[in-house]
This record gives sequence, C-alpha cells and structure tokens, in this order.
Amino acid sequence: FSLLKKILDRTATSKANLPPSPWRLPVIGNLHQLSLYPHRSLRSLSRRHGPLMLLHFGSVPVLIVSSAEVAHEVMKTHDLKFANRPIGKVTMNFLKGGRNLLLSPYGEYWRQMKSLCVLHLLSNKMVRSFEKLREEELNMMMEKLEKASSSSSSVNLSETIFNMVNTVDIFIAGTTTTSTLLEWTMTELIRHPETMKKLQEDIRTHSRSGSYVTEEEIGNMKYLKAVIKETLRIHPPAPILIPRQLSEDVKLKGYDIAAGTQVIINAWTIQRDSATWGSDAEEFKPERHLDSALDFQGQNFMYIPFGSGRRQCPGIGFAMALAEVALANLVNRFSWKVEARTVGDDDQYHLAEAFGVEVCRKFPLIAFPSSL
Ligand code: HEM
Repeated sequence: FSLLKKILDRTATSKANLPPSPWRLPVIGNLHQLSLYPHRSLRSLSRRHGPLMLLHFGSVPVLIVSSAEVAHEVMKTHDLKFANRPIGKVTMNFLKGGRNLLLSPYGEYWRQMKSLCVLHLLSNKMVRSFEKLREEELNMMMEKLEKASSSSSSVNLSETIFNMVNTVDIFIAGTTTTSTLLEWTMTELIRHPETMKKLQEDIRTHSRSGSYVTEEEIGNMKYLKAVIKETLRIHPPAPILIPRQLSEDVKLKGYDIAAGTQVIINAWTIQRDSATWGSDAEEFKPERHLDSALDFQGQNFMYIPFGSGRRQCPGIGFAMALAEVALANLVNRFSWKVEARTVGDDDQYHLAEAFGVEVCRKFPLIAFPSSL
C-alpha cells in the first residue's frame, strides 16, 4: 500500500502545475545557489525565474516570494493556510515542544500567547508605561557619549546601541532587531550629512527643552519618522522575514503548492523593487515617506518590514517607542563623524552585511561624537 501511495503521490506531483524552479542537484537541491547573503542570492534567482519560484533546500520544498503582489496572496488572501512556521525536531526539543510564540504552530496555544502579547505585554499602554525606563537607559548612554566627546575619542556605536537596547528588555525577537535598526539608521545618517542636518532641524523645531528630547515631543517629528521608515525599507533587520509553512494545499497564482511547503518572503527584494518604488529604489531617501500613507501594519505589501497577517510582529510599538526617542537624542546632542578610511571603498565598508538571526553591519560602527 505504501509503495502504491508513493507512486500515486509522485504521479499527482508530476501532474501538478508547479512554480518555476532553478535546476537543482541531487541531495542538496538548490542549497549551493545560496550565498552567505540569502536575500541577495534569492533576488538574483527571482530575476531569472519570477516572483514566485520553488526551491529545494535539500529535499525540503521552499517557496520564494519576491513581489508585493504575491506577498499579498500569501499574507492576506491565504494568510490562514500560511500561518504555520517550519520547525524541525531539534528546535522543537530545544524549545520544549515549540512552546514559544515566534515558532509555535498556528493553533490555540499560539492564539492565546499572541493575544496576551498584543493586548497586555506589548500594548500601547504598557509600552508608554516604560517611558521612564527608556529615559534612564538613554541617559546612561548619553553620559558615556559625553565622556567620549570631551576627550575627543571614538565610540563603538554598534556596541553602545546594542547594550542600551539589551538592558531594557529580554526578548530575543525584540532586542537585536531594534539595535540593528538604530545601527543602520546612524550609518545612513553619517553617510548622508544633508539628511542628518534636516533631521536635527526637525528635532530642534519640535523639542522645547534643552538636552533630553522626550517621547511626547517626538509625536510631531515627521522627518524623524520618515528617516526610520526609510531605514526599515532599505535595511529591514529581518530581510526574509521569519519563514512560514503551508498547512494545506493551495493554488497560488495558478500554481499548485503542496501542504508542508516552507515559504520565504523576501521583503528586502520587495522593498527595493523599482517597479513599485521608482528608479531610485536603491537610494536612501526619507523624503519619499513624507507625503505617504504607508505605515508598519503590513496592509500595503510593497512595505512589510514587520511582516503582515496573523503572524505579524506584535512588537512594532515597543520597537518604535525606543528607536524614535533613542535616535532623537543621539543626533540632537551630538554631531557624528567616522574616521576617514585610508584603504578601500567607504560604502563597501559601511554597507557590508553580516547575515545571522537578522542582517546587521559586518563591521561595527566606530564613530566620534562631539557635543553640539
Ligand atoms: C525593528 C524591530 C523589529 C523588527 C524589524 C521585527 C520584525 C519581525 C518580523 C519580520 C516578524 C515576522 C512577521 C511575519 O511572519 O509576518 C516578527 C515576528 C515577531 N516579533 Fe518582531 N520585529 C521587531 C521588534 C520586535 C519586538 C520589540 C518584539 C517584542 C518585544 C518582537 C517580537 C516578535 C514576536 C514574538 C514575533 C512572532 C509573532 C508570531 O509568530 O506570531 N519583535 N518580527
């Protein structure tokens, strides 16, 4: 019976209309076509095979989504079917049977954990109640920067930001993502002095007090919000989001996709797509967000740094509260310079990426603060 089932399954698969696939090797499938930077190699493959392609990581079928239109189909039209996460036996044991919000299977346990997070733990009210804690942590960081500024020495800004974020909260998902966001924001601002100047003007116009910019004052800082939005567009900390898994067969864009297939949504490619973002899609331009209604809620699939649908990130408010006030204070009190490099290309050095849980800078950002 099992032999017959295998033959029937194989016949059914061969009749199915599968999405385009690049050629693959036995045993390893398409793994050899991925570099250390999967979001970049997946974009090159999608340019040849289209915005919906089927790869095999070993024997595991993985669907790769590289356009806003297909992302809409996955995270909106068929969101329920794609609401699972792939989780291997080792991870399952490590996480005590998947009892973890990020990776737990879609079901009652996940539903309860997510609503606990959204309604209580990470609600607007709760996030606001941590304001004093954020102020305390930021003031400690500012003191360290003042010392560096008065002795004209440099600081490892990547490490300083990481420490500031990681002594505020304890979530794996919520710590490195926020420090990575701030690290890329400072990198782009130091690379674009005109943008830095406009941001400092925006902060000065809207803050009454002297040294500490408060969270209340940030509400009106449109340019500051645009700078953070643009950083999340061009350097999304989770460029291929967090993989999902299909729980039942589905027809996607006319192709047959089998239950169990894993799904990678390449937000990095989608957010740099010149068809939707224009010919300057690869450039850092916060101005593009000033008159735009785009937000972080994942309703417009050309911009999905926090994902979308049921499995969307519940920590948006938490991350933004800290990122906005930290950035405002970092650039309000100091002007920033990086050491002139004697060898190599500056852009290549500052934009080099390290791929891990998220994509951060390969080399730490070493910068000189000087008090304004
Ligand atoms: C800049 C900061 C952050 C970014 C860019 C980010 C991004 C993401 C992304 C892309 C996902 C997957 C969404 C999907 O599958 O559609 C996710 C899920 C998640 N994030 Fe975040 N995140 C950030 C901050 C945070 C914070 C501060 C917390 C908590 C304090 C958090 C907790 C989570 C959790 C628990 C999930 C899993 C949700 C689920 O599977 O239902 N994140 N995040």
